[in-house]
Amino acid sequence: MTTPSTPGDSSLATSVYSLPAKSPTEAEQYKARAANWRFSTLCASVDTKDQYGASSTPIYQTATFKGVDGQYDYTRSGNPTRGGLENHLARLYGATQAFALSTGMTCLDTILRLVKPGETVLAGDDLYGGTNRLLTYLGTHGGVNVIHADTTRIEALRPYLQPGNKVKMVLLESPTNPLLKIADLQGISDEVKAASPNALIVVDNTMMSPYLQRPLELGADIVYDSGTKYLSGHHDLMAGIIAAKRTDVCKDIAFLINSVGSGLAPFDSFLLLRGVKTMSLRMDRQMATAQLVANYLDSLGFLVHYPGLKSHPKRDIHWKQATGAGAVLSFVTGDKALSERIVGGARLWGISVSFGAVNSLISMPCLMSHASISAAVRAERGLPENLIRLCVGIEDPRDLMDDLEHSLLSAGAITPNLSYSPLSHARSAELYATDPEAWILERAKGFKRPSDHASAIDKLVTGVKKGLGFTSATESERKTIEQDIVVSAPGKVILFGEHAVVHGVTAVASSVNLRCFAVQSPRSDGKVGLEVPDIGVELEWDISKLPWNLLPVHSNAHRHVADKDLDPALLQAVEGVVNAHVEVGKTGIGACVAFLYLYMVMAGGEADAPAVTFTAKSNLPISAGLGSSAAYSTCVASALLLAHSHITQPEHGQPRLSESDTNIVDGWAFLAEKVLHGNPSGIDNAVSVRGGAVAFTRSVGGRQGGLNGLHGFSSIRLLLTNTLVPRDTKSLVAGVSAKRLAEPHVVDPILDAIQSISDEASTLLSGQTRVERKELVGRLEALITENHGHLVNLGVSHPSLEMIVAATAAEPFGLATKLTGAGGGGCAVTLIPDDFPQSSLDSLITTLQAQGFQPHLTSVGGPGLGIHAQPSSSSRSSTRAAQKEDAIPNSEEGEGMVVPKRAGLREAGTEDLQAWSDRLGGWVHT
Ligand SMILES: N[C@@H](CCSC[C@H](N)C(=O)O)C(=O)O
Repeated sequence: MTTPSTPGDSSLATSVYSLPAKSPTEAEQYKARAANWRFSTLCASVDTKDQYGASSTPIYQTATFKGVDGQYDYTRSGNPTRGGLENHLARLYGATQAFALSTGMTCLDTILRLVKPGETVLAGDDLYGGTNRLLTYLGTHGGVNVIHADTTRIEALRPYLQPGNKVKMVLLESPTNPLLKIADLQGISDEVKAASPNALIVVDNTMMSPYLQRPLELGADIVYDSGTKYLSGHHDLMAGIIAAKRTDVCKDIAFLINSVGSGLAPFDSFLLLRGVKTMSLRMDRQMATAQLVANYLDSLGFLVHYPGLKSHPKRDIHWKQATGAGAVLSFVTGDKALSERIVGGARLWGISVSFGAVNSLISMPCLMSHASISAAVRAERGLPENLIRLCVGIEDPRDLMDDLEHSLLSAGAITPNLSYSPLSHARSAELYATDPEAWILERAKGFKRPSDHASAIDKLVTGVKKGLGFTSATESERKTIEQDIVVSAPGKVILFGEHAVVHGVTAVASSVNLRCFAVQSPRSDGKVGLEVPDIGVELEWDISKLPWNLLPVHSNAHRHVADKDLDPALLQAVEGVVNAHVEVGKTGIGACVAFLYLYMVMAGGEADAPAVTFTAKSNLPISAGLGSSAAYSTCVASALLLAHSHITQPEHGQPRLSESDTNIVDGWAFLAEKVLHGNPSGIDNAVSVRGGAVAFTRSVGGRQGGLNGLHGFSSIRLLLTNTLVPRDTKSLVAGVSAKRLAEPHVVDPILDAIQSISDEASTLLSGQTRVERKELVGRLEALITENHGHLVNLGVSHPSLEMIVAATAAEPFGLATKLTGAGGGGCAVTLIPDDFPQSSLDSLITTLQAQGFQPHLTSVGGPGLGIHAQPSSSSRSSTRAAQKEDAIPNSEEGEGMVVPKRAGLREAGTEDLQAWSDRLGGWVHT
């Protein structure tokens, strides 16, 4: 058996495949020469010694070696090819000794064997999925205490460094995989060594490779790399490297590798040694392109994680300890389905795990490299499900950009910027040749994200900075509200123009007599609660634990006015908080995110956040196209605005809510709708807030939009029929956008035709014509039929909707029906003429019910947002102390002084909600 080589002399330690042995003086001479070489020279210059003078290291493809006194006896214990590789790597890592193993995970397994049961491993909370998996296994089966903490903040590690915690190992990644967060390697090493001198600092350096970062020079005891990545560079082998300085550690590692047999095979050692020679060359190219890609995505407003970006929150620390930003970056789109479309659309970028090879890769970590971390843990640690990771290779940057841009475009993540005049082909080629960074920024100008976000990362940095000076409100200072706030808002039916409205076409919509009702009640335990029992939401959160540090910065003077756009960083953080509740379904998650997002932004900071419970119930069918989410959004917006006194609490007898308050509520309800639907037109919230009927045109591409009330009609009856087929509004809307992008010649004429329909309907309903009522209804019927045909051509109908269209059109009914809302299921709307006999209506309802549908008779128009009037107009906010003084109990505690409106709402059945609201009385509407 070969004795492990002597640590401390790396050039001799394992490089003894030379037969016969050459003089140590020669090796020493090589070492002395190499001491002054730069990294790329070191990479390319392998200290090859061979009896025949082979200039590349031979493959010793043998299991055994003859004799008893030789350097080698058995390849598990040592092999000349592997030894040559290990020697070479020890120089590159600045290590006493380096070891080549079968994979990066084998390296971690070997290193973790240095930890004994009862000892602690302190690891990051953003880390490679495989690492998390092995640590979890060790924590569950190996008696090792595994703690995950935010390694980007030394102060987050301090509490664990007390001697009682027996920290044996601190395991770091920097940058982390996949969020590219930065840990201060030197700073952490110093603190850990001072507090727990026996603890080992271990760094997974795979994202950087020894070319860019050498943690052993920054206080680390052990560094390991997946050799599969940058070191080999071609994805044609699996390997892992461990490098260490301390001789006792090297000895233990060598012992374990020999005992277990995890050393790298000779052929793979040969391949890896060959790959390493070109590492710096490859990485220079990969990094240069990665920087261009990061700049491009950043200037389009995506939240991009890459330490090469000026806005990276820990850029200074990264550049103190590394000499490059690497070639892996990740970015957030805000929508998982959108990310899937982007990744699925890539052609040159391979959809694959791993990174560091010559070919560029694209992946979604949560579905791929990090899928072994449970969804709940991912959410808890703030790993966005929609995150896309890009691993840049050596291809021509222009081809990579063409492919990426095509994917983004066809997924609908960016749209052409029509006001941009592109550079000529020649000028673009010249710019690329002379100034690639300017070229990429110019290229980005040709596109924009559908919602024109400001640079998200800038806001993130500002938010984090703001958070640094933040002090939590204590329990006694926590604000709440004096008494219950009760609100209600209607759903809507789109009569004409759905889908087209997203593209700037006018839509005509009206409120319906189905509503969402909500009660917001005070609480005194420092929490905020949300109850939407219809969709299984019964949750509460500690106010102090919400991600306040990510709030976008607002001037306090304007906080009552809603932002135009969502803040991606805050949204992502709120999603992280909510996604931890895996028991809640998709609709419930959306309701929570919308509520918490508005709750946080409207408060503007923890100190102003009231402890309340918001309870909502609705008699609107969900996901049926009747604006249930807009009704909910309107209730959330108005209740929160009232809690902050951003709008005026109406008093009994007040005729209506003011126009300015109505507009403020509408702005916030629209923001909530953006959380729920990504890119809504705004018509649903406009109708829910204002009631009645409106013609609505969205501002698109610089064209001025607007909202006109339609007051020239009196009650036109409609039959709303719910197919009970649920559908996904977001993807239906995106589908039409994608169709328009792919086939503008087909879609644009349809949009023009729908515009004409809406124009005529608006005129009819505005009372600007002297058309007889019978003729008016007849013309509306014709428009309904025509509009439905266009929606069918846009591909948004559904067999269930066609059944309703057919049943209502059939004799003896002969009625006009169209789908309403997103289509794909949901509801159909049928116009019921004034003279349509009641017996026929009853018969139609029975027919539809027999087919499994749910018909509901309503009429066009009806009140919008309603706020339950209070007897006094005193301020709605008070501290908990003030609340006690006023002896106003929480209605939940049932102390008898406050009408238990929340309980009443919870107890009311869907059919009784309207009656419950009528009994309350005292409503003031918009
Ligand atoms: N199925 C594999 C996934 C490997 S991911 C490889 C790499 N470290 C990366 O980050 O892409 C597994 O479960 O380990």
